[in-house]
Amino acid sequence: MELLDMDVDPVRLESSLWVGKKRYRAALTGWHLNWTELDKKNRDKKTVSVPVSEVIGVEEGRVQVLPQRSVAEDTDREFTVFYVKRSSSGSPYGLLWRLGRTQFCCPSRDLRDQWMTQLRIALKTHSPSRPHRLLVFINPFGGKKQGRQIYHSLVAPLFELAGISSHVVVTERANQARDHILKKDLTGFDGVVCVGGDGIFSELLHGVIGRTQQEAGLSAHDPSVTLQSCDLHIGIIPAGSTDCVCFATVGVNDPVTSALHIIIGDSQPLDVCSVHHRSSLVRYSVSLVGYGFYGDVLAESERHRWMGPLRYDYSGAMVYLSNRSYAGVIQYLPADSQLSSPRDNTRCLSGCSVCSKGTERLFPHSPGASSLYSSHFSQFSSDTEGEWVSVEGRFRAVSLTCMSSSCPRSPLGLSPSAHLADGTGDLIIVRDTHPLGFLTFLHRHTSTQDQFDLPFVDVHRVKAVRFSLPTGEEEDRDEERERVNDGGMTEEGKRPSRSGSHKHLVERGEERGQKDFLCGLCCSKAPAVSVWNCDGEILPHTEISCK
Ligand SMILES: Nc1ncnc2c1ncn2[C@@H]1O[C@H](COP(=O)(O)OP(=O)(O)OP(=O)(O)O)[C@@H](O)[C@H]1O
Ligand SMILES: CCCCCCCCCCCCC/C=C/[C@@H](O)[C@H](CO)NC(C)=O
Ligand SMILES: [Ca+2]
Repeated sequence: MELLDMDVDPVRLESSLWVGKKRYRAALTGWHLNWTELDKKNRDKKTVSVPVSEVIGVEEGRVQVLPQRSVAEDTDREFTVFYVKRSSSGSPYGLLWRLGRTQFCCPSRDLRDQWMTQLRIALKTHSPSRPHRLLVFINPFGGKKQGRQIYHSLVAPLFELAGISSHVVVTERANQARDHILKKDLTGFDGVVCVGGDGIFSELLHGVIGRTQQEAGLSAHDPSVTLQSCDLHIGIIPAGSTDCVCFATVGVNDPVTSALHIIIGDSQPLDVCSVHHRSSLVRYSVSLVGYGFYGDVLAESERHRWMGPLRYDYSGAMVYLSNRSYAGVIQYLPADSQLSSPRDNTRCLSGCSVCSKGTERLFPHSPGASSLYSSHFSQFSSDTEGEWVSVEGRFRAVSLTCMSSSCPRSPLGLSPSAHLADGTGDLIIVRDTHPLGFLTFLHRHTSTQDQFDLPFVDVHRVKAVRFSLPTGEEEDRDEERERVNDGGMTEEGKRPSRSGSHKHLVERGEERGQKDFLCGLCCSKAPAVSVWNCDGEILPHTEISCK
């Protein structure tokens, strides 16, 4: 076998190699590993080119990692390169990623060692943002209860191959992951990862934001304070019921795809919306803050958790049949309509120019965008100028979404043109309408038809939203105090709202003379208030302000 060319430059090597029975000319330049098949007359054929930034690992011998690790007899002259391979399937907004693998055979052991060394040096040099140590939280009860299995069979082998060491915590209670991040020493970790759905992601989000503000000595309860951006990255391995945050950022909800994104250090900044009640912080949201239909579906679905992900479809149908609308006053602060609009038919993807401009506008002194799934904050105090608009009436649904909120149930999402990191959210107001009209609206979530092209639907790109009950029907302060104690964010070890608030829903319904608040089908009188669904958690308040 002839040696074509060799160079001692630390990130450059070229030689002839064999893959199976075919001879290739392989070259490692600074940024790419290429190999081109040679025919007998040394004419080049098709070239395979892998960016070094997408190489996952290099191993001696003929190695396989998934579905199980195996090493064929090492001939001293072989090595295997693993890299990101884009599959042809996925969604229009994100392809599935798979682990590509090519086994090379060198003419000598010496050359094999040189390839191994140079590839590893190139990886270190050209992938500075890769994580080395991760703290992983697995929710064993999320989605179809497959979290542990998904992590150990699909993700851990990839992390190991990439040289990432991980400390794994399988949660034993709700809010354990949040509390761990808030209280434990995280020195040495480059990021935190959740294996589960939007609920466990939200725990990590609250932990990371809370810890950052604690360290900066800031009170997150003060709505006018400019919060500190977070440096710790959050990765998501989808294993939940909706997996909306994963789907809307990556384009698919696939554990292997997400693991590969995490390994190569991909990052996507996200808008985070804070939800306050009077002068206390209630929660943060990255996807949906929804009242009416989405609040009722969540409350109803909590009673049917045993159904797994199907609980949302069942509850959706039940709530639809109960045909409810709610009175309220919505106030919103419009965003600059010159920059973007929820009906401009654009789609926000990684590297989106609207988000880059938004980041520059909101963080004029920052060197670049924030981090992987990390929270970053709009400097709201300097960005609140503008006229508040007020809408009073009866609504089927009031939804504020900071991102498209696409998920497998709604591949385009609640607001298909919303941006991931522009510092705005889309407010979707569905006024009361006849049941068939509302069904048309719901059906459009699942199709490509314009969801907003209906006479009873309005959509606005906004910087802030306030919701209150009509005059004379305001929330009772004593009742709220009780509800916060039972379901609020601060109490140790309790699920903040999913289970806690349901009790109150029932109580509130009973106060209004009903046996069961959620039994809209059999009760003569529908409840006067709904609940807020905040990224899949029920909020303990009706009157809220979001920014
Ligand atoms: N060990 C645990 N026991 C009980 N609840 C837990 C535990 N660990 C986490 N949780 C809580 O479980 C809730 C649901 O988790 P998760 O989001 O992972 O799954 P899901 O609800 O099925 O998915 P999705 O949120 O995507 O619909 C979250 O509110 C989380 O705080
Ligand atoms: C009559 C049938 C009704 C079908 C309704 C179909 C519409 C589905 C659209 C789902 C969009 C969900 C937006 C995401 C919200 C998440 O934050 C949250 C937490 O996972 N999920 C839910 C379901 O509240
Ligand atoms: Ca946004």
